[in-house]
Amino acid sequence: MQLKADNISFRYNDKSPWVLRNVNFTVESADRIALVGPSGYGKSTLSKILSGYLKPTEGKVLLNGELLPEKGYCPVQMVYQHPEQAVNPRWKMDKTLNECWKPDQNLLDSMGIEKEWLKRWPSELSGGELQRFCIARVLGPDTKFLICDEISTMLDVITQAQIWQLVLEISEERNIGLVVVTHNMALAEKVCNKIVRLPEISVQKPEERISV
Ligand SMILES: Nc1ncnc2c1ncn2[C@@H]1O[C@H](COP(=O)(O)OP(=O)(O)OP(=O)(O)O)[C@@H](O)[C@H]1O
Repeated sequence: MQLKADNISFRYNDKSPWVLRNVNFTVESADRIALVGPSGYGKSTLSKILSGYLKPTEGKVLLNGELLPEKGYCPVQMVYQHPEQAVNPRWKMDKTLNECWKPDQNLLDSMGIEKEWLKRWPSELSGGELQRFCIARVLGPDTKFLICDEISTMLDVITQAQIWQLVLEISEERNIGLVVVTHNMALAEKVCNKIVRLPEISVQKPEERISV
């Protein structure tokens, strides 16, 4: 499968500066692409556009040549940097986990999710435990691409290594294409087979970033 950012431009409103200008970028199922670039260049914004959370101001996101579905399960899923901000604090973990689809016990075991955690509130889990839920819940059978926006930045090195091993194993087994947003070049080189620098896929000139 192919996920394509087709000439995407984006601004948060018509008075704010362009965050992304004419971005062209293609991900194939076998790709594990690191998306790197200076702070503020729009990596998180592009991640949200690729996974359908934001609509591009201009251009389109195409999945095998078609627009992302407006309804139902989106085959492009995103995992955020801060898992505690990505879950409903009023839901216990079993409800969060099963909101869109029902992960089976095999997946929970391979993600290292303990049965007892399902009965807890998000505030009763560590960042690493919570991030395991956030990853498991986006691995529905229809997930074809996974956009990981700094998913391990807040975790200790052992948890980081465990989480990346799981993500890589599952994405390889299920032929899920990966986009990995990171500032960590060592991680990018270890986890990814291609590095894309955001300034190089956008035609925006530096002066356009600071003026309207
Ligand atoms: N909701 C928003 N409303 C208005 N502007 C925003 C919003 N979110 C982000 N921005 C602006 O868009 C620009 C790009 O932000 P974004 O978070 O996509 O960059 P980034 O490359 O991911 O940065 P970092 O590496 O620091 O996480 C920044 O100038 C930011 O201030």
